Amino acid sequence: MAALNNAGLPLIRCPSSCSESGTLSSLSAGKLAFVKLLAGNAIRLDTEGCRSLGFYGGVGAGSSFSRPMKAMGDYATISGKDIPHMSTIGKSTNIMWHKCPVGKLDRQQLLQQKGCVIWITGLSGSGKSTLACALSRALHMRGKLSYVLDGDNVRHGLNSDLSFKAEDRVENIRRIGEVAKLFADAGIICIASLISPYRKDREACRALLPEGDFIEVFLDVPLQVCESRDPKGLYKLARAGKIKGFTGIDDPYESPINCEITLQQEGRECLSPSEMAETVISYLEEKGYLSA
Ligand SMILES: Nc1ncnc2c1ncn2[C@@H]1O[C@H](COP(=O)(O)OS(=O)(=O)O)[C@@H](OP(=O)(O)O)[C@H]1O
Ligand SMILES: Nc1ncnc2c1ncn2[C@@H]1O[C@H](COP(=O)(O)OP(=O)(O)O)[C@@H](O)[C@H]1O
Repeated sequence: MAALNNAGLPLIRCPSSCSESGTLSSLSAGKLAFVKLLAGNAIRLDTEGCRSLGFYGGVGAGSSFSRPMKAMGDYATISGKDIPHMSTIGKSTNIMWHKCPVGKLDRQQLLQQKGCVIWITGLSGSGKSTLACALSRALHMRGKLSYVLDGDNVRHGLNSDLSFKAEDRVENIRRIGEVAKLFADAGIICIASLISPYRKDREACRALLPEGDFIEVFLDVPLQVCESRDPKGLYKLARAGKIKGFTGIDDPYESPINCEITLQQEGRECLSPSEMAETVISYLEEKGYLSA
């Protein structure tokens, strides 16, 4: 069961059959087990093969009631002691991930749902905020916890330092993507509703989440319909040259190519916000996000 890893430390490996046999596999889903590991030296847990047991490698994904989990990285030896390596992420030097003993799976069990991100993208006036609210309400009625991150709203606080020039939009989307990831990790159905005009940035947010947990919803409403709605009068100002770099007028919007859900404006007909919300809820139900 134990081998040496490349740092010369004993590596505890789950047997490939661990999800099928042994005492741990007899636990039913959602139950917790405490594992006592006896080792003279520091150990490194290689839990990749044991996901069905609730052991997850990487950042905060599953239940982690095995204490040494925060030491997932390689080790350095200083003064004869093995200590976990510090990381450098961007400009943050000497940082180390601290893992909490209550994990995503535990929270999902509590909430009876799966955390995910529903990313609503589209032009200003396409109905993003309306759909986000309708969806949040419909989920709430079903006893499911969601939280809306609306671009406009987040710009009132966290992102109030950002303008609408291209690099600031990139940063706006990146931050909302990171916050949405935290909400999903909390087990919450996070509804992010922002123009997010650039495909590359949406894809970067998708890449932050496990496969399937980023659900992109495209409100495919033609510019002329959005412009005719113009609830805030912004298109009028943009056409008059009083707002520069307005999406769809003199700043680009890149439509998704392979998104999970497209909600189209067909001719003059448009689904009502609650019908749109039901379409998204059907998707969530089908993919198992509305149960733990
Ligand atoms: N130049 C420009 N272009 C587009 N939109 C503008 C602009 N200036 C202000 N607004 C208002 O800001 C809202 C969009 O904010 P977002 O954070 O969603 O935009 S982005 O994702 O960073 O592109 C957007 O809200 P919605 O209409 O709800 O989309 C506008 O009301
Ligand atoms: N499904 C819909 N059908 C008809 N009108 C809609 C629909 N969704 C939103 N609207 C209207 O369109 C306008 C813009 O909606 P909003 O949600 O503010 O869009 P966005 O957040 O994309 O800017 C509002 O006046 C809203 O009432």
